[in-house]
Amino acid sequence: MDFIELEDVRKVFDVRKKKGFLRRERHEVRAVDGISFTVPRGEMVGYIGPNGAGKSTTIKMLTGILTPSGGRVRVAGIDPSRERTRLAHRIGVVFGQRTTLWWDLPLIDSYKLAHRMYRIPDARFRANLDRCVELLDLAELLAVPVRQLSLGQRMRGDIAAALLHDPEVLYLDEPTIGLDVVSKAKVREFLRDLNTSAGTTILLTTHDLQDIEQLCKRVMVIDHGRLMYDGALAGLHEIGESERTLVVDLERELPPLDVPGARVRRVEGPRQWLAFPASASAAPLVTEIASAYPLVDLSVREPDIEAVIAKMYADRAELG
Ligand SMILES: Nc1ncnc2c1ncn2[C@@H]1O[C@H](COP(=O)(O)OP(=O)(O)OP(=O)(O)O)[C@@H](O)[C@H]1O
Repeated sequence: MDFIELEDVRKVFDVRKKKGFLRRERHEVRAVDGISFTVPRGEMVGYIGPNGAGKSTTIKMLTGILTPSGGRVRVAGIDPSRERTRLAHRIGVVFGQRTTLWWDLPLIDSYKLAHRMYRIPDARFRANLDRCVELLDLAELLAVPVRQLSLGQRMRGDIAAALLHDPEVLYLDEPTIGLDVVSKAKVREFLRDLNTSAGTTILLTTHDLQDIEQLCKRVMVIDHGRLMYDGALAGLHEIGESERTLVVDLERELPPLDVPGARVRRVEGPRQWLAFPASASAAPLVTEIASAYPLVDLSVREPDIEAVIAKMYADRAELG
């Protein structure tokens, strides 16, 4: 059985906008507009989309914070909005922009509260806390009030808090937002390990595509409340009509090379950049260049996933 199941899920918000002095106009916002997907146990999936696409609304329906306007949601066989408390024992949530930690208390106190709130058996709490403290580098921070922690430290503290009760699934909403390179790497490494060693199912929402590239084999792209893509990260390149680049170093400066199937995008001294479709093989181009030109060195650059997704959003915006 799939661990997470969504079938034609919708969430419509009724919004009142001020129009003139007294008048207010009602209108509907279709935050999630008929989304269906399943996630098997143990998978780590990226859930991405531009601002306002409906990502947080989906996660809130998966946790039971919001009730869907239509469709069917099941997490571990449970309907989240009907049995929110029962589900809470099986899920963990981290919202990058908000903290679940107690602001004025030392970090350890938030963990002690979670210990009691979730009724975690003592031995299990100890073992989980020790593991998080070690892997997330929290030893020096446990006695520090949360408000004194840096963003990266606080985020690591939040991730630990979400895991003390051994959730089977972890929802992460922007877990690396605002973090420096070292903290990002630490968080990613921890998540990768959590997914492979503990088998925790992870749904990861992020604007940082490196998170997705480094962590997720599968990615779902949502826009205007609809699922635009669900599949392998590599497949995004094909639908994005993206290009790979041959970086060619020649013995000397030459005019732009004439190579069938590729076009020169840039020339800088003896170096030229040739773009070709990501779906095509580089081999015939390399043979052609090596036989026709004084070649010194050559490398292939993969398409930039960021550019692919930006193009996807732009195409979608044009369609209306
Ligand atoms: N409580 C609410 N009341 C009214 N409209 C809402 C509410 N929550 C979300 N929306 C609207 O629903 C749409 C989807 O919002 P949501 O927060 O799910 O997007 P998101 O993909 O998480 O965006 P971001 O990347 O900016 O966090 C937006 O148009 C938003 O304004």
